[in-house]
Formats: sequence, structure tokens, C-alpha cells
Amino acid sequence: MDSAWERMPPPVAGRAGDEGGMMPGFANHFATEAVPGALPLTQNSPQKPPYGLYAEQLSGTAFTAPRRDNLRSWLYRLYPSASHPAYVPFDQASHLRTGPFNDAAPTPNRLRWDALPLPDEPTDFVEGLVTLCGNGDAQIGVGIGVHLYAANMSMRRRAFFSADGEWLIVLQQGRLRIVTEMGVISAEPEQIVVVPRGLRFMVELPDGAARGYVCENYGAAFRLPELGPIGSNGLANPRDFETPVAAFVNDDAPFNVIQKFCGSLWTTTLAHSPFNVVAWHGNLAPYRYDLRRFNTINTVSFDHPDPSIFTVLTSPSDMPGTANCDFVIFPPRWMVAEHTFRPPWFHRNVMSEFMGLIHGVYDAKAGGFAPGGASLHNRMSAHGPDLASYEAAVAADLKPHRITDTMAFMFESRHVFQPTRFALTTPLLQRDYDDCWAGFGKARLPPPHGRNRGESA
Ligand SMILES: O=C(O)Cc1cc(O)ccc1O
Ligand SMILES: [Fe+2]
Repeated sequence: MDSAWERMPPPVAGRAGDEGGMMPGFANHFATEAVPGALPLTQNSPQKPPYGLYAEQLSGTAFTAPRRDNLRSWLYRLYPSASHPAYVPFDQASHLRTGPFNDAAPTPNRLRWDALPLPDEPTDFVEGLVTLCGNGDAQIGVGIGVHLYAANMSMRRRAFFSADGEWLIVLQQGRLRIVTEMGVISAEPEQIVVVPRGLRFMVELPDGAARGYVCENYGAAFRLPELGPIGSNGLANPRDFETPVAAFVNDDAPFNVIQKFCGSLWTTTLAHSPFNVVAWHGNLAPYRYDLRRFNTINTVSFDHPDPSIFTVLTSPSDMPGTANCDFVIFPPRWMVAEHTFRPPWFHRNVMSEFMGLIHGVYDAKAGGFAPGGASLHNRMSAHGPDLASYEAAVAADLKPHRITDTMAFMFESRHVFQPTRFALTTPLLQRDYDDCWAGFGKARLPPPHGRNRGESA
């Protein structure tokens, strides 16, 4: 057994360190109670719920969405969520942006950024968010926003939620303890956490600092991709998704809530903690997935398949097979393709590609793409291996080779990403990115085709 496999966290049931426990399965119809008898068993909305709890439905899809897409849960809580004073604009400056993105012009150029440094000043998860790019329109429910976070302070008596989209959090450095209304999720780099639209959460930093990426998905909720001819197993297996059991705090002291609504931040103060859900049931819930559990499928003959075989989750759009967003990973794997250029090929894609690196080195970029960094290759922009990766791959001895110590990811979207003004003006932007594709020699044709125009024989 190799060391990467041994380092993999144990299977879902009974993992040490998870408070209360986690329930396996993707979008299962879960049922969980933190106090015996708190969950109504035969109906959703009894005249008198147990213990005087308040029943509340949280919808992730329209009431009338087809059954296979329909997401909703029933929450039983100490106070109704409706008990709050008016929200007022949150007066702190924020680098969070939302679609439509129009604080800078779209650019056809290929862009790459160094990693966001950890902050010097005390900064919590919400304060440490900065939007790099995005597409679509949150009000219309199309597209995604791409944020980075870098924080060095736990959120204290402060909860956050986005009415604009679900949050897919890609941890890159430092663990997170994410307290949500529906339970607590602890996660480490190489794991992701998805928080449904509207669900309040609070991020704590067990390691004192943390950095990572967020896909704020305005469109249809992420789901597992179809498997087609792959069959009934493979890629991200449903049992490896984990949802927390119900957990609550009995806490009647003032609590700050910040919500993101149509791109603006608003705040209010509750008279109690919002983390007061004693029991819940349903299929709309936060979840964690360990990217190291991905069952990677690839060629055992020749050629480099399209990266869609590495899709972990997909948010479909109304055009079949053309995602609002695919979340794709490039995990450690064996490369065995014969007589093949093994790294990602040169390409121009009708879809737009945002990439990040969680760990190690990405096989198409020998230099410049560092963990915590990011790159953007928009619709029809020509990209592929840098010169060093190309030269190594054409010279490589094609024996079976294991790519180790790597974990890159991509948010691939049918919609062009527009960088924010921050993204285009930050010193993190690499002004020399184009140079990684400079210096390729010319192909050599046999005579008489090998002459340059105008050159004599
Ligand atoms: O551009 C990239 O590095 C991502 C990517 C990887 C791959 O294996 C094939 C196509 C593709 O866009
Ligand atoms: Fe690409």
C-alpha cells in the first residue's frame, strides 16, 4: 500500500473527531434529532410539534420542481427564523462581488494569479473573502461567482448566509469547523464542503488560519454527474458524501447575522443563536466530500480523454450536457497511455475554465501555478501545457507512471468568466503568464513543404 492511500481518512461511519457523527449518502432523505423525541415522525407540521419546537420548511428548489430534482428539508427549532429585526446594510467594505459582473471589462486574455497571502490584521472567513471572477446573474439564477478566502480568526457570534447561491468551499490550507443550522462539519484540505443557499453557517479555524476557494453557485444545485457507459459505480460514489447529524446550542444572547442578497451584504442582530435546530429531516442539507475518495477513471489504451471524466459534481443548465458549472478535479492517478502525449493537450474550449491548485504540482504547468493560486482560460482562449511540461512529455519514456502529490480543480462553465477589478489590479496577477507558451519551435515539414514563403529552393 502506498502512503497516499494510508493517509486517506477512514470510511464515513464513526470517524474520530466528528462531533455527533456524520450520515453517509448524497442527497439522501435524512432524519436526525439531537434530543430524543424532537423529530415528528408521521407528519411535517403537527399542530403542536414536540417540546413546542417551531417547524420550518427550507426549500432548495421550487415546490413544483420534478421529484428527481426536488430539494427541501423540515427544520424543528427553538425559535422561528422569522423572529428577527429588519436587516440593514452591512457597512464594512467587502471585496465580495456578484453577477452580473461589471466592475471591469471582460478580457480574452489568459490570466493567472499567485496565492492570496494570509491577512496581517484579524480577519474572519466573511471578512477574508475576495471575488476573483464570475459569470451570469444571481437574480436570474444563472452562473457562478468565484471567491478566494484567507482568514486568521474564527467567526465569533456571527453567522453568514447567501441568498444568492449555494457555497461550494474548496479547502486549500488549514482546517475549517463549519457550524451550520443543520449540524457541524469539520473539514481539512483536500475535502470540500457544500452549504445550501440560505443556510446560516459560521466558520471557525482550528489551525488559527485558513485559505481556499469558493464557488457560489447561482444556478441549479450541484448534483452527481450521470455515469453513462461507465456504469453504476465510479467517480464520486454517493456513500462518500457526508452530512452532519442535528446539533444545536441553547444560547439566548445576541447573535449577528450577515446575509448576501443580490450582491449586497445586509446585517441584523438576533436575540439568540441561529444554530437552534434540534431536529430535521429532508434531502436539502450541507455535506462534505473527501476528494481523495474520488474513483478516478482514465484511459488504459491511448490518448488523453476529455477532463469531464473527472467531474465530481455538476450544476446543469437548461442546455443538455452544457453545465452552468462542472466541479472537476485532477487527483493523483496512474498514467499508462501508450504512444500518447499524456498531459492536457493544447485546446480552445467553448466552455470557460477557472482552475485552482490545492496541493502539489499540476501536470500541464511545470512552473508558475502554485498551491493557492488560480488561472482563468475563458471561452476560445488557446491554452495547454507550458513549454517545460510539453518538452518533458514529448521526451518521456512512456512506462506506467504514477502522478503523485497533486490535487488541482476546475470550475468549468458554459458562461464566460468576468474578472473583478480586484483581480485585474492586484499584484497577485502574473503579468508574464503568456510567456509560458513562448519559445515553441516550429514543426518541421519534409521538402518541398519545409520552406518558408519567399525562401528559394
Ligand atoms: O486546461 C486545463 O489544464 C484543464 C484541462 C485538462 C485536461 O486534461 C484537458 C482539458 C482541459 O481543459
Ligand atoms: Fe483547459
